[in-house]
Amino acid sequence: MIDYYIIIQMALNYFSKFTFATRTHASHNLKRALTQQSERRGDPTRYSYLLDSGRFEDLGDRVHPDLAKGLKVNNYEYMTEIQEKAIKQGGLLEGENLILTSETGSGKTLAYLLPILNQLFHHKDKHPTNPRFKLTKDTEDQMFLNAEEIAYKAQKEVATQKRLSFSRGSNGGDSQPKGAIVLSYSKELLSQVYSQARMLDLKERLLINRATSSLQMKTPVVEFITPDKTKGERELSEEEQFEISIKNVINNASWKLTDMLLVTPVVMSHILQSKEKYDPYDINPAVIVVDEFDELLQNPAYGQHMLTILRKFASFQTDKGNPLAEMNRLRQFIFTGATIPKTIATQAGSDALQQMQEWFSGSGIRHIRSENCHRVSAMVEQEWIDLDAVGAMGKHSEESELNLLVDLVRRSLTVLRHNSIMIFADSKKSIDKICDALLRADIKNLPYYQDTGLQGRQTTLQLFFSGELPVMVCSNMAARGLDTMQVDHVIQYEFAKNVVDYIHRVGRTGRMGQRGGVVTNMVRKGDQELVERIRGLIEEGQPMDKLFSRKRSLRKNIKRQGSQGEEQSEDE
Ligand SMILES: Nc1ncnc2c1ncn2[C@@H]1O[C@H](COP(=O)(O)OP(=O)(O)OP(=O)(O)O)[C@@H](O)[C@H]1O
Repeated sequence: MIDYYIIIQMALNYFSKFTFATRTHASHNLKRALTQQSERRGDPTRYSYLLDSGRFEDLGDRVHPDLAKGLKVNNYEYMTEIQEKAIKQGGLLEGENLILTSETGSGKTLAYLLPILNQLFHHKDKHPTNPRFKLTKDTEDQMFLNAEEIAYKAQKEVATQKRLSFSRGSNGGDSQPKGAIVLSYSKELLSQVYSQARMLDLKERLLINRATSSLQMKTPVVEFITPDKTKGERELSEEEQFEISIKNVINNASWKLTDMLLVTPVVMSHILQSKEKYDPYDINPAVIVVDEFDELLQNPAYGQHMLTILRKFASFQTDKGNPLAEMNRLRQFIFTGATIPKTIATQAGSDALQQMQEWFSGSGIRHIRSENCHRVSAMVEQEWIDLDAVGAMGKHSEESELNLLVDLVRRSLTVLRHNSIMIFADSKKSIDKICDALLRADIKNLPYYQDTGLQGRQTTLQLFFSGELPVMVCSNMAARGLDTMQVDHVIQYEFAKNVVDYIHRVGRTGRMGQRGGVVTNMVRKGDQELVERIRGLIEEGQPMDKLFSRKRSLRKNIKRQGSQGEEQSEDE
């Protein structure tokens, strides 16, 4: 007779293969946790994605010396496959437009940071940042979005006090594009990009702004550094400081003081719309990255905003009266993702995608993909628990499922390497129930979902990354992009609704091809069809994109395929 203990025994058989290691308590600090990751990077055998690949140092002077040093200091020695292909075949460092598709945890972030930092370091050699200006922590985070509001206030103040005259609209015109905009959909993901860029910018020469929320700014836009008297710089009067500060704001100092803008599509389109009344050249990036590109272009929540952005920066048609058309040709566009429908180059599925293909058909965009793209890592062990097999014996209930989960987690915490577990469920209700059940069993955990708010999610992440928090119970919000290098066990308490979510969830463990990751899939009746398809493809070693669906409703897709008697790709 099948009962829970047999299932747990099955799980234990898996787990017993893994070596027991002492739990490492890292620091509370996210930056330190990231630094530790970078220290471990030194050993390429740890990361199977680095085997047989070329070295960054062999790229010679194609990489700016400061970037080469940053890579070395952070132990980025070998390139991953997607990095190497993008550089050697795709012209990544020569400004080519690229779509980069590769499996989760394969270094797409570093791939797009390379041309950005390369370009910026060269630019800084010629145009060093004015040392008078230093961004404060607060302004680094929020300056961009609030610049409009501050400019408005400043204008009013100036108008009443008549302290200085100014002309609105001209920023002095940087005629050549410079700097970069990186678009991604959450502050957490943009913060990761920020940390990685900061770690590579050893001399701290870059001004990196994150514009993701409409929080009020608490500190001045520009902080004045005490003048260097040895260089003959004199102290500025308060009046002069005020004047320069306001001029900077009004003359779009926000972009002038930005080398890299990390921004969500919603905020970016807001910035563009509010800046329409200004000089169109005021935001003029040389590189534009669209991270998690399939999600940003297909999800209706972002699609319209992406259209606004693409219309401005990616339209090459002068006949439509676009003053930026010529300039747009000079920009480099990089679209990245782990799950990009394979027919993307030929069929458009959303307005934003369609528009993008139309524009790029003239200027050209290359699609570079890795061999294992759209597959889950072969280094990750997967187990499948059929809950209905248990249900058939009359013991299937929510309580018993939660008990099973708690037993799995308890066992996992005693045998796995880092004691770091992500549990996925679909609804807030399920997540709350899981958290309670784990707490009753004295297992420390926190939820990660919309309702905890940004602050709550960031605290949870920090504790989780540092090793303080062994279990994070997550919605799909945590499925994409989070660089959870330390996670050794992913449990799908509720199975993914489609193959795209499945790939991203599984990709939170075994990143960079690390060995020792485990995924436990708890499967209910309604999941069986999808699970069978996925398992079939894994066994055959096939990529999973044939199961991608535009609406992401795989079950419908399978039904349709069944009725047509053959497999068909439904992707865009
Ligand atoms: N060449 C490299 N050598 C060593 N480590 C690397 C290299 N490139 C990237 N990494 C590290 O690998 C990890 C995963 O990279 P990243 O988060 O960019 O993956 P990704 O491909 O964007 O994954 P996802 O699709 O899940 O977002 C990061 O911790 C990153 O610092």
